[in-house]
Order: sequence, then structure tokens, then C-alpha cells
Amino acid sequence: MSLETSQLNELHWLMEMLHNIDVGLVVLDTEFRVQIFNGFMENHSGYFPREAKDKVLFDLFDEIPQEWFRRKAEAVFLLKNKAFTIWEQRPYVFKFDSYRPVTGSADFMYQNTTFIPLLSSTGDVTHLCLLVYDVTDTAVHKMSLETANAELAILSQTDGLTSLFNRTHWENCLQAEYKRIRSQHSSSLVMIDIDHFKNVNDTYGHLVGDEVIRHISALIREHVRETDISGRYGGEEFTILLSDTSLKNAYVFAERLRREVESAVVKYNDIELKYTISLGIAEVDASIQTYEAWIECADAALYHSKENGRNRISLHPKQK
Ligand SMILES: Nc1nc2c(ncn2[C@@H]2O[C@H](COP(=O)(O)OP(=O)(O)OP(=O)(O)O)[C@@H](O)[C@H]2O)c(=O)[nH]1
Repeated sequence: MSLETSQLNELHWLMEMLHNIDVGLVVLDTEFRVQIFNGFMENHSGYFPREAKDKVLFDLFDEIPQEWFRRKAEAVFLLKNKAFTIWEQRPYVFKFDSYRPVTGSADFMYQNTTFIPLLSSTGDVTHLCLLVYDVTDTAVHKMSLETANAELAILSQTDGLTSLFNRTHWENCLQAEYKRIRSQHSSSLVMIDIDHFKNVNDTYGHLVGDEVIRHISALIREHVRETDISGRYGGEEFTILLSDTSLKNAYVFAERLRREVESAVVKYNDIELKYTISLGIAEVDASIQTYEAWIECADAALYHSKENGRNRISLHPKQK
């Protein structure tokens, strides 16, 4: 075999491989006219290479944002450097359908693309090569992992029965908020406990007890503002951080909640029952040095309510 034949063979094989490779390949001139268009591009776009040849890329694919693409390509022509796009920033350059069997849920093909400057024999960049990688599987897996992680984060922060924050997460929020509000703002902590709740369980059973817990949780959610942070602190104990709220205003809030509970009737199948709550309030002040001490102050006030007949509100002893 002469050298020429072997070189021709090599070239032929190279062209065959580029045509059949599972990566999109487009060569463009400086006017963005298509010069090479491989099999991957043909299969996904429906254009034959001979149809695409010499057509301006934007006329074939009107989904490509021209200004952005030109800017990106100009940098490649001028600086003779490669450029890249990744699916996280721009999901695709060419809007192709996704045929992946594993990731059938994707509406389109996610793509990473590489722009490669092609040097002529004189050292000028007269053409650029665009490589298009189908990264749908990676993208879909990563996105579903992110969704699962976000759901897990919510689950790990939320109490299952009431959908309020659980104690750990509520305390983390309080700790963060305590640092923020300590010096500049007045904020109040309300602790709530259902009165004689053991009797409810003992008389009607745990399912009815759960219904009462759901009832007070729903009332709490209804009454708080978006900036307030409420949580289930224990079995039948709840906490609310009322941001930017003085002791006086926290009292107004607490009294409204207490009255509403007092007048409500909880229904479960044919059972109807009434219940009450006791509350304790502490406003943050200079004497309270840690968020734990703040909880203790509100808890002491709640204890005072319990000791003095229940169905009432008490303020932190030093703040009365
Ligand atoms: N149904 C139900 N009961 C719970 C739950 N968590 C805690 N409890 C019950 O709540 C009751 C709390 O009782 P105690 O701490 O003695 O207080 P109490 O009966 O409410 O009395 P006071 O607080 O003094 O008014 C216990 O019987 C717990 O078993 C829950 O998720 N569901």
C-alpha cells in the first residue's frame, strides 16, 4: 500500500468515526455557516449534512440565542482559546429531544458544549468546531438527588404529626435569631402547654390526643406571622419566637390564642371535646445572656401559669 493510499484510508476512517461518534460535531466558519455536520447532529436535528452545509447556524436552529453565541464564538476566534458551556448554566444549545431510556423523564437533551478554535495553515482561526455532549443522564440524576436532599432536609426539620419545626431545628433557628436580635430588637418567646393532656389520652385514647395536638398546631400556624418561628418543643408543648414583638404585644397574641382554644370544640368521629392551654412569655433583655436562658425564662413563666390554675398567661417574673 502506498503512503498516499494509507493516508487516504486514515483520513477516511477518521471521517467515518467523527460521523458515527456519539457526540455532536459541527464546524462553522466565521460567518457561522455550517461546514461539517456529523451523524449525531443529523440524527437529533433531522437535517442531513448536505442540507445543513453552508446554512447559517441560527437559520437552522432558531432556539440558539444569537447574541450570546456570537459573543462566545468571537472570543474563540480572537483569543484562539477553547470555550465551554455546562448544562447547569445553560441546559442546552440545541433543543433536541431526549431519547434516553433510563432518564425518560427529561423533556429535552441536557448538553455540555465545547467550542474549539481550528487553526488554518497560516495560524489564523478561520473555523471553529462545536462539540455537543449529551449529559441528560448526569443532569437528571443530579437534579433528582438535589430534590431528594431538599425533601430530606425538610423532613429532618419538621415534626411529622404537626408539620411544625421539630425541637432541634427550632432551637437552631432560635440560636441564630438570638444572635441577630439580642442588641437591637425586642423579641418575645412564648411557651405553650396543653392542660391536663394526660386526661385526654386516658379518657378518649391517643388518636383523639393526636387530634388535639393537630388542632393547636393548626391554630398556631394560623396566628403567627411569616417571620415568627414556631415549633413542637415536646409531646404537648409548643414554642413560638415572635420576632420584633414586645412583651406587651406578645401578650395580646397569646391572649388571642388562649381564648380561641378555650372556645373551640375538637371533633373526632362522634367525640367532641374542649381543652385549654397554659402559656408563658419572656422578652429578650440584657439580663438574658444565652438563648437557653431565654427558653428557661419562658418555661418558668409557663410553670407559673400551671401552678396558678392553668388556662392563663404568665410573664417572665422579672418582666411583669
Ligand atoms: N396523643 C398523644 N399524646 C402525647 C404525645 N406526646 C406526649 N403525649 C402525652 O402527653 C401527656 C403529657 O402529660 P403531662 O406531662 O403529665 O401533663 P398534663 O397531663 O398535660 O398536665 P399539665 O401539663 O400539668 O396540665 C402524657 O400522657 C404523654 O403521653 C403525642 O404525640 N400524642
